[in-house]
Amino acid sequence: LIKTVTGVMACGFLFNSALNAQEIMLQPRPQDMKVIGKSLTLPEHVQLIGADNADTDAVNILKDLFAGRMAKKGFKVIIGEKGDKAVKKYARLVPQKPEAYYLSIDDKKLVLVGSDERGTFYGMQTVSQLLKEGNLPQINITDYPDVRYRGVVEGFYGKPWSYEDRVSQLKFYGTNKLNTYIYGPKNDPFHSSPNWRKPYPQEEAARMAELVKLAKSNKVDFVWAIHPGQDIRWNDEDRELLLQKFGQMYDLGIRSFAVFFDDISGEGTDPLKQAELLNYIDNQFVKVKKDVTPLVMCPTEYNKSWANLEKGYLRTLGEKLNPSIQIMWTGDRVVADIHRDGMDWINTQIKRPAYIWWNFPVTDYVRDHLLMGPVYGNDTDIAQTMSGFVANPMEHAEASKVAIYGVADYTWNMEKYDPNAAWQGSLKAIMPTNYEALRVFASHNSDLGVNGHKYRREESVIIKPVTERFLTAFQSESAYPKDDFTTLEREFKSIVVASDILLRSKDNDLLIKDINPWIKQFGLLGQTGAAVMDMLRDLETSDKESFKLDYSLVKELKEQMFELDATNNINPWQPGVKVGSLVLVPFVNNLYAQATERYNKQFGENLAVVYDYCPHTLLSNISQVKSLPLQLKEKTVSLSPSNEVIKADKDAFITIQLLKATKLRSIEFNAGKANLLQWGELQFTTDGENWQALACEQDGELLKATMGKESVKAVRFLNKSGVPQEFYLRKFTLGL
Ligand SMILES: OCC1=N[C@H]2[C@@H](O1)O[C@H](CO)[C@@H](O)[C@@H]2O
Repeated sequence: LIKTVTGVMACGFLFNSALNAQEIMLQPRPQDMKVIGKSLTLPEHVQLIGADNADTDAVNILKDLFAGRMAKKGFKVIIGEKGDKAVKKYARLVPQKPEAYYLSIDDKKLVLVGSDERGTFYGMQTVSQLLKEGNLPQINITDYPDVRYRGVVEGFYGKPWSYEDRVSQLKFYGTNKLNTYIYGPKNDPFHSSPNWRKPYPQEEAARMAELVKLAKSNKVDFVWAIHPGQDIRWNDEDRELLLQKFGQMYDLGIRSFAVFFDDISGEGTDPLKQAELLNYIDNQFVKVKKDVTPLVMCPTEYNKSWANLEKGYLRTLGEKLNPSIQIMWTGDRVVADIHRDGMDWINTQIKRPAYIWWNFPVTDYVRDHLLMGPVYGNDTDIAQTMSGFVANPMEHAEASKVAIYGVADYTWNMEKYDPNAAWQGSLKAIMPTNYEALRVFASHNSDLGVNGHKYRREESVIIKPVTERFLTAFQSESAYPKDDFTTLEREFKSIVVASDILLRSKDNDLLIKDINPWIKQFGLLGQTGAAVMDMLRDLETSDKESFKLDYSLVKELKEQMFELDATNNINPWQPGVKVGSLVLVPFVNNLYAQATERYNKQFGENLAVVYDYCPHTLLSNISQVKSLPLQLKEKTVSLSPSNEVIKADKDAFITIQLLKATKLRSIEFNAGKANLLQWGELQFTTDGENWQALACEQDGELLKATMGKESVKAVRFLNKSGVPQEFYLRKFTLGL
């Protein structure tokens, strides 16, 4: 932001006192910026030079910025790409890199030279930000991106983004200098098996063509991805069908293509066949069309924890794939931050710089959570080790902009990336008026809870030490620090206020509509916390009646939260609406329980203490499964399903063990395979020792056990085949 300070009239310009460079916050942060004088008011008359040869999209922005000020004579605005006559004498100042630009503003002229059209466009985005405060700083900027391909891969499971979502996203990428959008929503039937072979219906094709045009005017490569691996046959027919589909997408305006082989099993995983197909596409389509960008592929072994070096899958791709083909990589695990050693390892395997597919802020494996915290954890000295870096976002498009904004800053100027500055900037960009309320909300909605990938984020960072200190003091019966009490009470009240402001905000209707249940849940959490603090105050003053009142209020609020969680965001994976799950919810629950126990002891009463945790246990010897959370609902306990292919060795098992033996209403298991009972078995035990097979009926891929009258202590699924098996974890639910 440009801070305007008191101005001084001089020589026709209003001069502001000189700004220093760090007061000018630009997104993304430029490589090199120098303030060379006092800020200027906007000139009355602007004389455009070079506009007819310069990048059209950049000139259009320029004309908007200086609307009504165009004149034959006046403040000179000289614009163009290296090689244009108008900017000839400045061309040597532009870095010899793609998408670079040189921008200079003094009291006589503004000069903007791009190393290419995108460079000019990006320089104009910078001018647009500089003008935000209504005046022109005198400044020299030399700028270029660190990472070649930067942006987003819409590659998640779940509800694909809407047309409106994508329109808003593509404009956001233009503003934030992101140049890549990879279209690959897992649940689009024409992207994945089996209908990847079919053309889009007319209406959808037309919408896609509109998005491609919008992408182009925002300097974004719209990369259309195909996901054929689950059912592709390695024959000429399927190969031609795939090329035909690419041809149809080309006719819609697509000039960038990707082939994803992730999350598949069977024949499609053969690296030699994959390489042959990709080289064929490269030679017969990409190289022939001439205006198509390098082909991108996502390997089946897309992270280091899945790499099978003996089989040599990655080495085969590295050796066989044409050098221009980009190979995507999610890091050391499916969901992981990107580090130097991991980059060196994969680049050696694939004999080229990996193209990072960063699985953040995607939540298709923790769908009850929102990830709105800062982008952090990736090394900042690895720009040269990667050809691209795209983020896989949440199905919540607007909410994902917090992270996407951070990725834009990180990939443009990696060395100087500051996670917190980017995070604050993103909140202001997304909600300019009510950004403070959004900051409160986002600061407590950034961790994903227990999950199968064991990936965690910080959350409630400022208040966390206060909650720990306070709880320790309270438990040790010593008087808790009064200022901590005040800090906590204020935090809960600010949460209630933030929730109310967000629910009524007009800053960003798409966002508020999309995350509405989480905002409401957040408000209830704030009220609950404030009421628990009141319970403590009642204990202090031995005010029995008030305590009972506040206790009932907390009980009522917790029931409202439970009900909101049970009736919103229903889905077969991670249903519900979780907020503040890392620090605030456990803190409020603990404090509520401790205060109630203290009250019962003090007054000889026995008010019920309700705990919200799940008392049952998951046991498994499958690494991809053992960290999955159990989900406790009103009448069921379920294992959180996962999207990936589960690799189960012989004697692999998955067990749900109940707190105590219980008569069960139902047992359901779905592994996405119809032939499940040929190699696996559902069993139960009443004593935790002796297992018996469960009689099951099979409905497609779903197993339903016929229930006996015994009380069950645990239920397990076992691989009895004596050989490794591959399956999906679609459902494992016990009806209590
Ligand atoms: O190719 C990389 C990859 N494919 C899968 C996998 O990562 O996990 C992501 C997070 O669950 C999921 O969204 C994505 O579709």
